Amino acid sequence: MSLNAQPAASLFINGRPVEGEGDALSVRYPYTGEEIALLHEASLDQVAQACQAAADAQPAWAAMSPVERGRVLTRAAAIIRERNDELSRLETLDTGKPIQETLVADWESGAQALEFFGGLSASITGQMIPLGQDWAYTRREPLGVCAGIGAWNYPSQIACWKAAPALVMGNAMVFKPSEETPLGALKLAEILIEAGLPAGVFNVVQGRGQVGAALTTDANVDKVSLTGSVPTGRRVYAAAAEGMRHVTMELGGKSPLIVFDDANLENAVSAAILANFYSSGQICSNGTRVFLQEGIREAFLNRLAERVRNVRAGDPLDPETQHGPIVNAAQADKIRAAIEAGEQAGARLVCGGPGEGAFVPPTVFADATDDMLIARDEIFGPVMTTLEFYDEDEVVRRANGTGFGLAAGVFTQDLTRAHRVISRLEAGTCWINAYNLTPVEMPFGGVKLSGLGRENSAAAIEHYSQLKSVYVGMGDVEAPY
Ligand SMILES: NC(=O)C1=CN([C@@H]2O[C@H](COP(=O)(O)OP(=O)(O)OC[C@H]3O[C@@H](n4cnc5c(N)ncnc54)[C@H](O)[C@@H]3O)[C@@H](O)[C@H]2O)C=CC1
Ligand SMILES: NCCCC(=O)O
Repeated sequence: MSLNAQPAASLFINGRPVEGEGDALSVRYPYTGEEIALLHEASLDQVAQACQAAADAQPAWAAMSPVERGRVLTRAAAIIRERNDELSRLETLDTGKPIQETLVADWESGAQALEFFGGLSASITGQMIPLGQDWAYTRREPLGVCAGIGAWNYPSQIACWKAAPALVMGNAMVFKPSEETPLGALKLAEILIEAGLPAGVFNVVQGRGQVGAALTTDANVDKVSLTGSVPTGRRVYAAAAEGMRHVTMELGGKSPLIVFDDANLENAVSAAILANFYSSGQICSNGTRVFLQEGIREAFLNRLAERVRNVRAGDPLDPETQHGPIVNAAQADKIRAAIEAGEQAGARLVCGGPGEGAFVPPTVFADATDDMLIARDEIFGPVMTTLEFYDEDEVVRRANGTGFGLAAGVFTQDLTRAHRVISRLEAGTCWINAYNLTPVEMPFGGVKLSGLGRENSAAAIEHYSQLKSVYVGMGDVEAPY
């Protein structure tokens, strides 16, 4: 079967495909290393052209009624669902993630964002503030042009999570996908046009960091929304600050998953698997520090190892495959270095290990301590570090002992304790007796170094709009002289 995934052109500017004038960008299928498309980065002139096209198109889009804007988004969601099989295959080729995942978690999640914000559109209103005879009101207005910059783990979901709230508020967007996974965003641009989006409202440029940097500081850009690592987040936030641009920062994490003695063992093990090995561990919110209370620890590790041994790794296009390759060789090497560091530091390898080629198997460490690299650094691969604990105060202190604050989970049958512990954890997105579920209805995002702002839910609207206050005088104006 041909793996050719060459798009019509590398960029999408002002409603049409445009070839990039910058360096070549080879897109490879992570499973075989085969080139599936050859793209070209945007030149800096083309970045500016895309931002200008967005700035030109934005006022007319913002002037349309909210119900009309919402309709475009809901149509786009329907088109995505009609083409889910074909789009999911492309997502698997781009990322290497198993087709059984991409069929349900990637474009489908993107469609839900378009559907949610499309439906919300007509009910977004301001406030009326009575002031006696006079009164005031507020208007929620678009920011203008939003730049979206994506990571490679959920390329199409990230594009939709950023585009949907931005567009529904009457903004235009220029999106730069990760250079590792550039294909899905181009499909989203085509689908939005087909759904009735005016040309120029959603544009795609391709490229590495310097293209993202040019986008961040373009004079037409009013907001930058980044999904990426903390070091990139620091750079983008600082660059955006120079022009007082708004930001949303969806960054990395090293999140705690706390399992108390009274937890349902099978559910806690299932959640730990979802929290560490889905998408071969390449998920920002992963609960990679699994704190096990002493009474459940042994049983948990035994059951986990038993279940992990049954994982089916292999060809991501095979519907039976549960565990796919890592996105590229450099990332696989980084993960292997972390595994080696864990072993050298004296942690016990319960299962898994470095693997071979593109594959790193689900790997579990026990007997780790908080100061080990595997317990401190984001590995962004299928590596779970388990840590023993004895009581609640101790585990809360240790769970919070990190600069990150993206997510956290608690497993216990004592719901009073569950809510008490969650209220003390420094994390933006939390789960009780569940993990890594990110429904569009629930705000998603981090605190501390893990980021600023929220995606999904009505909360995202605040991050893609600004408030105008209008005072209305109803009587004569009195002046002192
Ligand atoms: N909180 C969240 O929602 C999520 C966070 N992530 C985080 O993303 C990271 C993995 O993704 P990567 O693609 O490796 O991240 P990365 O930080 O290397 O790159 C992210 C994006 O930023 C761009 N970029 C790099 N330098 C730039 C600059 N100076 N200015 C503007 N753009 C620049 C890249 O080209 C890419 O599109 C992990 O840390 C992960 O936790 C991933 C998914 C979700
Ligand atoms: N559905 C997972 C969202 C977080 C991430 O993109 O890593």
